[in-house]
Amino acid sequence: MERPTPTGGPAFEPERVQVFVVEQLEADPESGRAQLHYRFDDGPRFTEHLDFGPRRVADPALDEGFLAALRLVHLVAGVSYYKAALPPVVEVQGPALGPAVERLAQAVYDQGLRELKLRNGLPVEQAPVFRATGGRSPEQPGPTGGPPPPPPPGLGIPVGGGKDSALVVAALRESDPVLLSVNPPPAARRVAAAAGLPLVEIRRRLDPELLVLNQRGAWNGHVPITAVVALVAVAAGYRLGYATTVLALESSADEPTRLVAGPDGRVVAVNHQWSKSRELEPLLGAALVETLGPAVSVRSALRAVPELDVAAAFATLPEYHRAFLSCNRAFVAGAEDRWCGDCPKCRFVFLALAPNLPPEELAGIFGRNLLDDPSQLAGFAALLDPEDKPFECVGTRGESAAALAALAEQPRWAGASIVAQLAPRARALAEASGPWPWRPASPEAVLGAVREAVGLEATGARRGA
Ligand SMILES: CC(=O)N[C@H]1[C@@H](OP(=O)(O)OP(=O)(O)OC[C@H]2O[C@@H](n3ccc(=O)[nH]c3=O)[C@H](O)[C@@H]2O)O[C@H](CO)[C@@H](O)[C@@H]1O[C@H](C)C(=O)N[C@@H](C)C(=O)N[C@@H](CCC(=O)O)C(=O)O
Ligand SMILES: Nc1ncnc2c1ncn2[C@@H]1O[C@H](COP(=O)(O)OP(=O)(O)OP(=O)(O)O)[C@@H](O)[C@H]1O
Repeated sequence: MERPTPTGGPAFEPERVQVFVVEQLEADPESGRAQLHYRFDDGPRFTEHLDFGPRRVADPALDEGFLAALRLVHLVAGVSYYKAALPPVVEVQGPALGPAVERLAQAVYDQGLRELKLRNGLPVEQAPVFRATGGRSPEQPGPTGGPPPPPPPGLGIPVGGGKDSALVVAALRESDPVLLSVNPPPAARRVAAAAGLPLVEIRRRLDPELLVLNQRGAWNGHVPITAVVALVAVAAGYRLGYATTVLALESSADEPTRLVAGPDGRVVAVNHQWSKSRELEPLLGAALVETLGPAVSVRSALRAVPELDVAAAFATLPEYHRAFLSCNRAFVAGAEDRWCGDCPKCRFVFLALAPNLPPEELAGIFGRNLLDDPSQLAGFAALLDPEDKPFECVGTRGESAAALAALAEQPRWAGASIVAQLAPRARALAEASGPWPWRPASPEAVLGAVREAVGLEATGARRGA
């Protein structure tokens, strides 16, 4: 008997699917449009559309690299559709994958989906086997040898609209970076405008069939989206004229959201932010070298900077304060362009900025003082709790604790109800796991660290627009 579904259609039974097929890639370097085709062995088929817009660098010699980068996008972006059934085999129609590309794909399709598997009650470790249908890889050096010609040196900064990429933009704006955004939210446009730089808008459209399948019983949950965005930005570099993609990935992304027991008693980390973590970085780097050569890279500009230092530096850039928006609920299709004021991301960003700004100013940005709202106690407490840390892009538990403990020492914040209630617990946790006592790095040091991370001299970092 068929399972009923919310749409009334036939149920989709993920367990019946055995193979996910990464089919052909259609791409037109002239227009910048690409179609990424996929299917399950018994259907349905999916097509994801990408539109990079017009070229800024009209050099046909770069098309080869653009297409090679798009093949990586095709492979990694397939994770959105693969996740609907999580079958044991991924068949790639085309040449054998290089070893580094295969390692990247395996990690993305396994580690990148651990949150989804945990939250759906599935075994968290489950890497599919990748098999290619055959032929020589276009990326394997042929008789003429060598990787495709790289784009010109230069920096491309993907802008999500949050404080992290806004800080990176502020630190690097004098170096003439290209700012780009995938399906830009209004906040990304505002951040670019605050920096006085144009924003290149790249369009990505998921196959609507995926949403239908979700209604019919497909597995659904978080996907390693930053890995997809990073590779789209690498491909865009061949059209926009930069070889270095600069992401705003911070050290707190390395803290697992949960530690769970694996089948053999091992501890397995499940990290909502896995595709922003130091674990993915070398896998991505090696796959880029193997496919595109050593001149093309992705850098994590905030890796050496703790979230509280990111926030302290961002607090000194008022021209971005009415531009940025880090609330992920605002980025869901059809949502309002504002801080919802009641989600883990709003709470963490408010908390991280609070030691550096007066309550009235922060309440002006967020619409209200979240730390003086007793109904948010459980939400703030969860930021400190290893069993309850939200599956969201929030700082480490130690950072949340240090921020709360620091606020208790500031007369302007000490009386706020959440601070008063959580400060003793927070102080104990901060003292035990640090950073405590917390002393923010100077904004100049943070902006300098960003510049150094992308190979520029730290000195001369200019702040603001
Ligand atoms: C905006 C957001 O947070 N969306 C997450 C949410 O999805 P929801 O159903 O509420 O709305 P949509 O984002 O419109 O997604 C509709 C469906 O499409 C699937 N999907 C979306 C994008 C994609 O690239 N592939 C997809 O398959 C999605 O699963 C929905 O079924 O909940 C979803 C389930 O947990 C999340 O997958 C959605 O997250 C988006 C992929 C997203 O862009 N999220 C970023 C804001 C985000 O979480 N960034 C991370 C970065 C860490 C990382 O790279 O993993 C962060 O801020 O922590
Ligand atoms: N739609 C997008 N287009 C381009 N880049 C994006 C997009 N969404 C996220 N990114 C980039 O992916 C990386 C991780 O995103 P993340 O949400 O952590 O950062 P953010 O938006 O800069 O800041 P915050 O953490 O405050 O929201 C960042 O470098 C961000 O700029």
